[in-house]
Amino acid sequence: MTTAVVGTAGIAVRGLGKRYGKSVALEDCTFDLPEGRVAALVGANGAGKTTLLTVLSGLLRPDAGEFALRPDERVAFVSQEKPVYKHFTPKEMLRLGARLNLVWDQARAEAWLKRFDVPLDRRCGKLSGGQRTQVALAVAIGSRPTLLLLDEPLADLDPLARTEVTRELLAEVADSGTTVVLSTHIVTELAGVADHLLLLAHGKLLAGGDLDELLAAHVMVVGPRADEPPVEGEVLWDRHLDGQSLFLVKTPSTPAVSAPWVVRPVTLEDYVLAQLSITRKGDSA
Ligand SMILES: Nc1ncnc2c1ncn2[C@@H]1O[C@H](COP(=O)(O)OP(=O)(O)OP(=O)(O)O)[C@@H](O)[C@H]1O
Repeated sequence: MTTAVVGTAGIAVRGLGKRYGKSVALEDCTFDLPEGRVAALVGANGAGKTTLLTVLSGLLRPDAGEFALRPDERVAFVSQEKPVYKHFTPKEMLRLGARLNLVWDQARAEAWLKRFDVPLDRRCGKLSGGQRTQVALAVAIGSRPTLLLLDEPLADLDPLARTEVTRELLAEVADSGTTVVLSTHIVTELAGVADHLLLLAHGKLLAGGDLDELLAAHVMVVGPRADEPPVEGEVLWDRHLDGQSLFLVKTPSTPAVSAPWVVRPVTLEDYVLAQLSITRKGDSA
């Protein structure tokens, strides 16, 4: 096993694997993530998202494969537990961030906390779960990372905060060219934010790549109850409900259908839900 650190634009991951005893958490994971992209890392519970992020953060050694980062990469990782010292106030957490990081942008970190109305002088142990998440994000943002790894950052945020956090993250990327990998179960809020998808199932990368290209290669075909859709292409998933059938079809171009059949573009949510339901059935796409 080697963890290569060589000159590259973005992240190059090759054959990455990690086991916990006999349990395989990550297997033969290979992908490239270009610099400055926002990647949504999705998959069912136990798919290996946290393991992948922890390996990429350098905190966990893979036992197979390798990954390459830029030589000057500054990696910030906000883990699922959003670790903040409960006896520290947000202001003290930022002071700690300033001491622990070679590069530190106090104004940026403070602006994040103010933006989300986090009380600066209340101990973190007395903040809400969502406010603690904002403190952890502010420390990460303050370190001006070139690679930002976020493990379910949206999970304990209210719906408005989720939208604002994703919007702010996007602004952050636009400003600084940071590459972001963000694991989440809340795919609806990633539309217009993520431009790359990494979809894990049982530790393996089931689908990955540019989101627009991936979605454009599929269509949703809707019509009356039928065993097959009236189009060419590979049917990846189907659902039949109340006399109506829905098919996710992989096809290089938008097929023409006659009424009452309809072809519509595939959304990120359609695609992810279909893939998750395929993997839950134990099939492979
Ligand atoms: N410390 C550990 N010891 C043993 N098995 C582990 C350990 N950490 C994770 N696993 C197992 O590895 C697999 C991947 O776990 P991981 O936490 O990476 O999944 P995840 O996709 O992040 O899940 P979730 O969406 O539930 O957070 C699971 O089967 C899990 O039970």
